[in-house]
Amino acid sequence: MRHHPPPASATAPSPPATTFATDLRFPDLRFEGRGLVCLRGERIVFGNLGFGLGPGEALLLLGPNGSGKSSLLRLMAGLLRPLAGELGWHDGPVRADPERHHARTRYVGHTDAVKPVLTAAETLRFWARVCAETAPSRAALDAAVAEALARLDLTRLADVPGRMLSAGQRRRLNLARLLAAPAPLWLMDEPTTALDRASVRILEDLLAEHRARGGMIALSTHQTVDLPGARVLDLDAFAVDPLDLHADPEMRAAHLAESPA
Ligand SMILES: Nc1ncnc2c1ncn2[C@@H]1O[C@H](COP(=O)(O)OP(=O)(O)OP(=O)(O)O)[C@@H](O)[C@H]1O
Repeated sequence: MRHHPPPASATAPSPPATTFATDLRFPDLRFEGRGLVCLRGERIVFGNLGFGLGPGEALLLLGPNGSGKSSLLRLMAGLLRPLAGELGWHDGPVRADPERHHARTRYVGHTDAVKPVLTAAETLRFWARVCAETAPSRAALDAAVAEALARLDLTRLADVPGRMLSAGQRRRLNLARLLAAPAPLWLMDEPTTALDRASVRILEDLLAEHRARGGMIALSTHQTVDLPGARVLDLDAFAVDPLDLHADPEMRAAHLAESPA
């Protein structure tokens, strides 16, 4: 298997500044993966997987339980390392600048990033401050938090601590984080979990607005989520037969190098 680093572009735009403006537009970015191989435990979950995402594009990750949707999202988020292959932006591989990658991505996983002792407003304030490239003013923070709470119908819960929120309310707060701390690439692992139907519609509106601003989305789901024009990536198509693994000397060598002695 051959691995190609994503091409660098001479006209690459600079990374987006984190901003609280509601008329935010993301610059033209491109994120892609090539020849990706994922090892979990001692099992190759998928191999030779590639994808590309440009401004306004969405990738719908489908496949049965255990096919590797969460693993791929964790690879994309930089929480797992691929056994082989490369993830990169138009202006260079992820591994060359992990900080730039983290500034451009927001990951919504199975566990909600909600601290039990912080109120809903404090949680959003925390994320907005942590993710901002330059210290925002108090007024800008207040405005961003208020707007994010309102969009996810959480205003009346602003002063309620995380430990007292229901599963669906916690999930909505986790999604509000994407508005309070904007970034171009949303990586979402079954984001509709615990959401009622009205909240799923709000989520779909947010996805559409993010794409209209030039944002990118990779989303896994077992439910129906309205993502018009999204490309489907069926993880089942990249399952690796152990016989193929041992027929590929490069993958076999990488596998053996990672396997416990
Ligand atoms: N922490 C881990 N250590 C070892 N193996 C793991 C770990 N997490 C997941 N796996 C394995 O990786 C494979 C892919 O799991 P993953 O969670 O990515 O699948 P999925 O498609 O997201 O599944 P689901 O639809 O059930 O959420 C499975 O075989 C699983 O057993």
